[in-house]
Amino acid sequence: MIKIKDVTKIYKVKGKEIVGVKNVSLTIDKGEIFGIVGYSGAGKSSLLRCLNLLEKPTSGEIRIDGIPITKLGKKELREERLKIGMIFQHFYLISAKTVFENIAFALKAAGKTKEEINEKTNELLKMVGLEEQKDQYPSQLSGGQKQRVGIARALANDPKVLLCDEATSALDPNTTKSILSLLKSINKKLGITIVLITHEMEVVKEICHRMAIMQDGEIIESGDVYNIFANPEKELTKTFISSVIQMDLPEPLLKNRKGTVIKIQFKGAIAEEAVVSELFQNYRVKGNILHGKIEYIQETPLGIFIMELVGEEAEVKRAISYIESRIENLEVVKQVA
Ligand SMILES: Nc1ncnc2c1ncn2[C@@H]1O[C@H](COP(=O)(O)OP(=O)(O)OP(=O)(O)O)[C@@H](O)[C@H]1O
Repeated sequence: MIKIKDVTKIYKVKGKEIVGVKNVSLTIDKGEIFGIVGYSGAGKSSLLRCLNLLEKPTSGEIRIDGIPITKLGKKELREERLKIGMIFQHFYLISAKTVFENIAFALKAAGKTKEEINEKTNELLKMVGLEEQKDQYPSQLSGGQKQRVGIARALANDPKVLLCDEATSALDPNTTKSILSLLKSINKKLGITIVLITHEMEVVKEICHRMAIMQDGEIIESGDVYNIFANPEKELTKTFISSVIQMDLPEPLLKNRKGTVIKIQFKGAIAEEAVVSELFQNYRVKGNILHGKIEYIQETPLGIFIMELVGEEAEVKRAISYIESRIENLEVVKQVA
């Protein structure tokens, strides 16, 4: 478990103070995939650098599995660092070494024997699907393959935590998917805790269990990914979500509507139930579906329907009460007088 308590990081540049991270408190559970999202300058990298022990917070404490990493001496810090793996947007492979040597290098640095290095490197090559490329050099690899080497190298010393710094930002959408699915399977297989920072909400939607949104060094919202997608509170969170899920109806479609326009959000299993067809069977209202979509946040459905109800006022009200009784998230987008 990673426990971040009241962490603040202030940089001093030419006598001026720049806030990187401001009073961040966060608990990341063992074995979960946690995403930290924010625009450039939000403080994601600063927080990650505090986690990987490259930066010391100005104040506050970080504990990994109970060990206060912010208080360790140089030697202990070196040992603790081996328990944290890291992958980067630009891979940082050694160009003069082969795929095998790039991975083996991390084991050599940790003082492993030749046999141990051979065995572990081959095991890692298999895990990331690069057995056939083991003798190739980084320049001969695609971006996705380079990141697979990066992942294998990060896992070489069996870390407890894997930190991912915009790990898929330099990759195309298909390659991104394959790297995310590799990270997901590694998390399942090894039970390793993964913390990733990204500006891409798609990444969080694909693989994270929980997430936090950062703005101006602070965490403005955090929680379960599904719940945040279903009920975002802050404007910035809504903006991030709208980059992957279209929740609202375009304004021109809302104009000139004669009926009552409602937006219904179905959560979980209910998304697949026939609430809408039951509505038309049981109430004397006509409905035009203006927009309908079911999104999957990992395996759980999140459905959004926007429709216009036309009928006698009292019957429309009864129909709306019925929907309210069946699902918790109903919004009347436009009520006609
Ligand atoms: N080494 C540094 N020295 C001075 N200021 C820094 C340093 N690193 C980060 N900052 C400042 O701290 C703030 C947070 O930056 P940070 O890089 O952590 O954000 P970020 O969300 O990771 O953005 P990006 O994705 O662009 O890296 C910014 O104002 C930045 O200029």
